Amino acid sequence: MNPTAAPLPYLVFDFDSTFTQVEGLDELADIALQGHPDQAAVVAQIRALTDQGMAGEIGFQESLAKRLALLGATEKHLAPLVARLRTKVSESIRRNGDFFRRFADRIYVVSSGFREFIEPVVAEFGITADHVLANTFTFDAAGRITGCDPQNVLSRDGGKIRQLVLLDLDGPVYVLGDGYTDYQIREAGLAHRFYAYTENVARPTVVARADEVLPSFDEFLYQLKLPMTLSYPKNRIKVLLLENPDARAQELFSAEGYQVETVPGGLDEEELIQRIEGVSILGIRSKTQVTKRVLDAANRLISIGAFCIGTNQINLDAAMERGVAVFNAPFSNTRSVVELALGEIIVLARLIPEKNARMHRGEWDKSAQGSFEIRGKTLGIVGYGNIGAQLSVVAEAVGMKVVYFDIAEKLQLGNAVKCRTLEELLTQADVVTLHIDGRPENERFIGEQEFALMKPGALFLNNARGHVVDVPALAAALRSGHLGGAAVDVFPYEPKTNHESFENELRGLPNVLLTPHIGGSTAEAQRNIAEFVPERIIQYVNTGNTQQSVNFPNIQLPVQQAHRLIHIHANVPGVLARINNVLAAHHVNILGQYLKTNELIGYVITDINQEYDQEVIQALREVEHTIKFRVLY
Ligand SMILES: NC(=O)C1=CN([C@@H]2O[C@H](COP(=O)(O)OP(=O)(O)OC[C@H]3O[C@@H](n4cnc5c(N)ncnc54)[C@H](O)[C@@H]3O)[C@@H](O)[C@H]2O)C=CC1
Ligand SMILES: O=C(O)CCC(=O)C(=O)O
Repeated sequence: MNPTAAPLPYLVFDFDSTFTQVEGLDELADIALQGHPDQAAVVAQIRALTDQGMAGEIGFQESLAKRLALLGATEKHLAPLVARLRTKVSESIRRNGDFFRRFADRIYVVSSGFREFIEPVVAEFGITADHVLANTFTFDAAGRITGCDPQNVLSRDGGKIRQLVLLDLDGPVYVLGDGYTDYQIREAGLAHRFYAYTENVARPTVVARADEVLPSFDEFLYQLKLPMTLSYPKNRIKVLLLENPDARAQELFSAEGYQVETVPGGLDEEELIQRIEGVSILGIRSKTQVTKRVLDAANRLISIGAFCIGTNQINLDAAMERGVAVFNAPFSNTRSVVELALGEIIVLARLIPEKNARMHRGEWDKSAQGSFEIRGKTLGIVGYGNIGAQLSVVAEAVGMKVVYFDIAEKLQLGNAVKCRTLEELLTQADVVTLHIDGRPENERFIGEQEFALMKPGALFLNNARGHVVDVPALAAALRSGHLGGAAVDVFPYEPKTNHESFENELRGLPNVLLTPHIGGSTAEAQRNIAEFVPERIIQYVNTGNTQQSVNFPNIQLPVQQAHRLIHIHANVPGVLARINNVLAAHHVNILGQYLKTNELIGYVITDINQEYDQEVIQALREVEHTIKFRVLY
């Protein structure tokens, strides 16, 4: 803060569930009642009383007296309690510890909790005993906690109000707390603003009365333009998750402090355009199309997570040109697709789709006609990438011969034999399975001609992408009996939600196994994806690391005790020089600099070791060809 500016208002902090994530008395009960047969029940009773008191449902004094009676704590429980509370300081307060130490003379902790545990915890933040106003315990001769000092104004109803009157602070007072009694200070006219502090608990009755709601202390510092550790409060980062990724994704983003909104199904272009404004991170699966128009409407987007392998649904170049880094999960569901494909081959070879349907209609048809073992048969894998190659190994393990075709040179696994042309593969395989990616050039990659080349009675699988197959041609090849069966998991058009019906000409055809794009839909795969993608994105947001981004130059950055400036620009000559000229003109010393480019963009990370002022930041934003610029810390 500028020393000549007006002094900081007095900040009055609550302690329990504000300064720390927990309630001190609840924790004390947990410690004191360890080994007690009714520990869980008594702790639950104490927590319920705390909540009732905090929400203003029962008087504070009543709540306190009842809790102390249940507690059974002694003096010796206080040291472990302090040790525990030191580990439970609210994340954003811990993060901004320097702020507290710097402005300790303007900060008071006013709490209905107890000095015995508050004082040592806040002392680490530079807050001295005379700025802690709290209750004190009373003890009996054996050291048992018997109650609290009745002379202390904070032990009574309306105690915080009386305490503020006694404090008689000269200047504006801002109160930050999670409880009703904190709000009452403002109601009584003893504070100019009340901030409901919701980082740990949000009480509707308190939030409803607040001047502002603070999901973190960063938000308070940001609003008041005070010095802060982060450049931007994490609670302002909005995440929009579509298409039901595993709940773990939401959990990880929320734990990081982001605001997360979920939409169960996919959204079409118009709907997404309506929703994308203000969103910093978009999470999708295979259905949602992220087009240029969507990206144009995305005024705050910094990253897209594809909670799947395929990224053909995202206009990757348009995202790159707008400085939006895209991440996917390239291996998390590979095995699930492989297992499905193997199962499908066996199921089709035994005519199970038909036999199963007939059994459900009450028809018993025990016959070996048209059924065969897969052992010794030739599997033709088109697209020998991660899935194709793994399927190759598994198929050989069950006795199949494997041939494959890929446009790229690939490591041949096991005894698999490479085909020089697609034709070579199609004419010799008993089963053809597609594992190519969904790039636009692969549109209708397999059609009438390719089906005609396949052996009579051959089986066909598509677990890759719907648009790579000419579906009417596939239906015709099945109807004519040229193909013996097909398993299809992906379709050119797929319903947006589970409430939309599935329309496709493959419906009702014999020996055709249709699945609703569930190749990667296993508990294991979804959980892996829901960890992999958020981890990449969070790392990108926090450090600028772009490793494994599918559209950004990949840079793995060293951990550096520095301020980090992240600059994304169009890849034209001279931008790096301009950035460095700005830094030199402002006498900013560079600790480290990392640059990587691709055909469209340049990505420069500059670590500097000193406080920067807003002029430098503005000048860097104005460097010609800048796409996005952000400061990390
Ligand atoms: N059904 C489902 O739920 C799932 C579907 N997928 C789809 O499977 C595809 C394959 O996944 P991965 O093996 O992980 O991808 P990958 O990128 O590792 O492999 C794709 C391979 O196909 C090759 N390829 C591309 N076009 C080709 C062409 N025209 N002819 C021959 N080879 C061609 C590439 O060179 C590459 O080796 C994904 O792109 C995705 O679309 C992936 C996971 C789940
Ligand atoms: O599970 C999904 O939504 C999509 C799976 C898929 O097709 C992929 O991973 O590419």
